[in-house]
Amino acid sequence: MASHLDVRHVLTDCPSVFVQTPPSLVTRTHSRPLVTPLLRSRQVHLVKRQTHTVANMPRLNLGNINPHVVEAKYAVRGELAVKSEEYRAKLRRGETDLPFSEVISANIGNPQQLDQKPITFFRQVLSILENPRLLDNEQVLLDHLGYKSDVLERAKFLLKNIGSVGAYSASAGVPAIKESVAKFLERRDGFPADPARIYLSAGASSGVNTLLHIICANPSSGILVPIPQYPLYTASLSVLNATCVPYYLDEAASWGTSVETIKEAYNAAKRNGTDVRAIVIINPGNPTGASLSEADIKSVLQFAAEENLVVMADEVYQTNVFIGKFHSFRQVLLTMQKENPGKYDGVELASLHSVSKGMVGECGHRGGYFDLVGFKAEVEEQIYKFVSIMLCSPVIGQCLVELMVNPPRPGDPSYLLYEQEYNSIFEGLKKRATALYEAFKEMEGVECGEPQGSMYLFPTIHVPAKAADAARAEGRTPDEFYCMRLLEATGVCVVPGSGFGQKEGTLHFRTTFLAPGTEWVSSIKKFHQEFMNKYR
Ligand SMILES: Cc1ncc(COP(=O)(O)O)c(C=O)c1O
Repeated sequence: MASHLDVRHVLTDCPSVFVQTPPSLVTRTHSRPLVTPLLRSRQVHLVKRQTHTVANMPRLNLGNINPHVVEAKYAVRGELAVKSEEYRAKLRRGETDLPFSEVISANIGNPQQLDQKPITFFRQVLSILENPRLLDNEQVLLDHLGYKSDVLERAKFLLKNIGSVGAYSASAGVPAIKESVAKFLERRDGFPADPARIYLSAGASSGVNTLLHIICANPSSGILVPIPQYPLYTASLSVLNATCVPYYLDEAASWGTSVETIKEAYNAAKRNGTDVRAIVIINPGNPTGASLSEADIKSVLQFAAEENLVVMADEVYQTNVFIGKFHSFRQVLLTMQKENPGKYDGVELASLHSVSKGMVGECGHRGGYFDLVGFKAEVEEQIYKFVSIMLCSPVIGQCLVELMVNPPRPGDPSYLLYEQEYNSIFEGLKKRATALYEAFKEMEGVECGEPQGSMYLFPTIHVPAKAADAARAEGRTPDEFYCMRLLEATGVCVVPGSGFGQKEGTLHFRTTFLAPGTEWVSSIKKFHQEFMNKYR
């Protein structure tokens, strides 16, 4: 007789078992008058089966997996992005009940998803690396497929050094590629670089992950992070259960970095017992696009030297600069060291770069590197061990790093096409950024600084009080509410400012300016006007 209760217990406690149970039996087990000896024996059988199923219930649930992963927030691929993918799937199935015919993923800097064309030289070399047999017919490549001789030479050079892209490389990357990166750093910064201090990574993300794993020792380890920021930093610190020490960028000063603000954040964290160990700088910024001046970089490095902080310079947007000039942290630090012998020798600097952004835009290939200055050998040994645990970064991505840092030069057979493609991507991005900026200028309650760089605009929005009330009723922040309505009405997916952090009382959203055409910009304008009218 107990079997009946057992079944109910099983059914109510374990929704997944409920789902698996045939509906006919579920009804009967809950319906006492219908219990017959035959049914009872089926119930006993069911209980046995269910008990067995309970024993084999998935071991993991939201309540018992790593809580730090559950806590981590990563808005650029959050609820809005998921919903936009559902809409995209609907449109692909030919469903016509949406008020738009295309989804525009303006939520993430994913250039080739938004029609940016890969640079021909890069892809021609990669094609040979993936299929070295193409070299059996060099003349066909040269005469009929438009490959130039430097493409073949570069592919041969890389093949000689990597063997096969299907093989693991050395843990920190192919030595010859690290040498190319070192030469690039020397050309860019005017100071020689040591290939042994360069680690090739699966995009900058895996470099950030490695460095934060090494730097953060326990929950009181603190990292200064700019706000607004690319949420890789806050999310990774959540996962590591370490402390994020936010410092705010100054919107009124074109999202400038103020060392005074950094000091205040640092001192407050120290007073609270946080062991602040490092500072992250995103230069040029995401989502702000702002580049730090040389003077600002100097003052950050000066502060880092005074307070013994590791500097993590995220420089993935170093070629996406429209206003100002990119100065690398490495170049500024090495100049300071040269001009002030001994004074800045203790500064530990990690600089990161990637094939994902700039005019390369090969984010799906997962290539990047970080370069270290001033780290102790014993710490580098642990970094090396950490990257070894993942074996190596994707070898084809490493090859793209080589191509990015060592592109065709003037006089090389592929140079003209390379230069033309590169410039046309740069100009296209600038043109679209400006068009979007002009549109924002005309929108009521929207304030936006001139596009400075990276791939984003981050306008402030002022929404009517009624919209804020409606957002509250939905359990959303007003910027989330605005972005959700925008997606539903236009198919344009942007990210609320809360996903990057913003000063209390301010609202923003971030959009990339990668999408081609201007129709989507007009649809944002139209939506905005209707939204304001509705909630005014
Ligand atoms: C500032 C910043 N850093 C790092 C990354 C990660 O880039 P990836 O891992 O593709 O190199 C991104 C990606 O958008 C970014 O914006």
